[in-house]
Amino acid sequence: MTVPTQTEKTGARTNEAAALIGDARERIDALDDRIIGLIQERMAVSAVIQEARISSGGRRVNLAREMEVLGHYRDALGKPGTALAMTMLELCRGRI
Ligand SMILES: C=C(O[C@@H]1C=C(C(=O)O)C=C[C@H]1O)C(=O)O
Repeated sequence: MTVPTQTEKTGARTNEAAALIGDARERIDALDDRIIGLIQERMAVSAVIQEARISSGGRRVNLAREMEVLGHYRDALGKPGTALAMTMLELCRGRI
């Protein structure tokens, strides 16, 4: 097997576009690493809240608060923001 060229890897038709895409993809990979780190940090903070509530005799899930979180994401990102927030909530408190 031959090594794919930059234009093949990026789908670009010129070397100039392939170089731009390659650089921008590196920035996206770095942003994704930061986003994943922030999600992991959010999961840890969310777990502290859930454990405190459960230890006090309460329930893991607080739907009123989840509605606030969903609204926050929807206001910032539109309808797909709601879907993103639902996935994030599932990561933070498991499936309900
Ligand atoms: C973290 C909390 O507990 C749960 C997890 C939430 C979250 O990760 O944002 C929101 C509501 C709760 O279902 C909370 O009540 O704030």
